[in-house]
Amino acid sequence: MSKLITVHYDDKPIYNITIEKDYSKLASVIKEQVEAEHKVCVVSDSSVASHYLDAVMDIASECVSKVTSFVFPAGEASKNLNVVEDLYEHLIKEKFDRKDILLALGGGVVGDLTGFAASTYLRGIKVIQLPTTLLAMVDSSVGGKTGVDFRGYKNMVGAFHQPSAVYMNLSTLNTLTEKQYYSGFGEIIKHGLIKDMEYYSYIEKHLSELNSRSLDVLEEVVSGSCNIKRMVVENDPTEKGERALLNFGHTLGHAIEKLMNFSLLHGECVSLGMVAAGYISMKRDMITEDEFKGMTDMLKTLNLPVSVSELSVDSIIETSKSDKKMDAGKIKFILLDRPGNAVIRKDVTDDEMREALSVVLL
Ligand SMILES: NC(=O)c1ccc[n+]([C@@H]2O[C@H](COP(=O)([O-])OP(=O)(O)OC[C@H]3O[C@@H](n4cnc5c(N)ncnc54)[C@H](O)[C@@H]3O)[C@@H](O)[C@H]2O)c1
Ligand SMILES: O=C(O)C(=O)C[C@@H](O)[C@H](O)[C@H](O)COP(=O)(O)O
Ligand SMILES: [Zn+2]
Repeated sequence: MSKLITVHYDDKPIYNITIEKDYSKLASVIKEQVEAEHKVCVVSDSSVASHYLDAVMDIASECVSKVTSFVFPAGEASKNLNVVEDLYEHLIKEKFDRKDILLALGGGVVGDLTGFAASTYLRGIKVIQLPTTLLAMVDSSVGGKTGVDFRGYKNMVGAFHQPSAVYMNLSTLNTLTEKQYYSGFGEIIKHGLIKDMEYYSYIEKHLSELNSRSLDVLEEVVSGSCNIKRMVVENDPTEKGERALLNFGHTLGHAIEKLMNFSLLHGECVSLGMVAAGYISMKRDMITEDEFKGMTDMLKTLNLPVSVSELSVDSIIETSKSDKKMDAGKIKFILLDRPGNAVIRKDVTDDEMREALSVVLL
């Protein structure tokens, strides 16, 4: 069994998300996007390439005249303009033109960086996202936010550039480490808390299958998250309003990610940021103490951190003010006005952040 989700903008279908348990339909997805006389560059990182690059290059070779690859060192430290420049150089040397296409094979780092390169190379070429982490399947491969970090500042340079297609092979999740796998649940729990408690309950009821990485249950979870994200980005593709709700947990989470020099994974930092934002929501009587405890317990059950040492409250607050979530000098915060519904608030004070962070910092 497989699933197909179509993302629309202005009621027009823009791209399909194909969820499969292997790469058997990948060739037909590639052929829909590129003509046989054109070229494909598979962009990947060193870890993902060791598992899946050969298979994907073989499939791409069935579709087009020439397939090249560009592989960079795995990890968030590579998500920067230097690596993008190296990729441009590769594409120029290989004479990539506007009708040639990039395949982003990897997690969110590969997806964000390749998407950004695709949005700028020759003023824009096509990219197909082939996410291989749970986090990338449920979140980063969908919605067209692309970009890189700049001098340590998260996602500071980027563009909205929609993928031409997204293809997920769920079996690739089997080679993730435990830490990488559970990091994806940071974004999954976020989707439930901001939009859909039925989805959240489904996760709660299927914990044992999720711990054993049942592909049938993962198919439900991945398609559930993709549908939640699809609805949000269809309403607000370029984050003029509602899309900011997807930033629940990210206001302080991104600051923690930067201050920890990316030693914590993105989903882990989102978990910490959600605890802080949940705490502020509870203190404002928007959610109850039990609801706050329930969400914190759920994050712990999914092996996500709910506290962190080594950081100071002041540095996190200061860093979060140099992030992109500022609006005319006011920090944009996402709170819960009940589990399953999030709201944007610009009146969260430093004292509220301070108190919330004292719960998160050891
Ligand atoms: N664009 C968006 O909407 C969006 C949404 C969420 C997160 N993000 C970004 O995504 C990034 C985080 O993504 P991530 O968690 O996927 O990190 P990642 O891309 O760094 O992948 C995590 C690690 O897993 C390895 N890996 C990936 N797939 C594997 C597989 N199948 N088997 C074995 N190892 C594998 C990678 O090599 C890497 O070491 C952050 O930069 C974050 O800012 C973007
Ligand atoms: O797609 C979105 O919109 C999101 O905010 C999804 C987030 O999970 C993701 O981490 C995103 O990259 C954050 O974007 P940013 O603009 O806050 O850096
Ligand atoms: Zn995120």
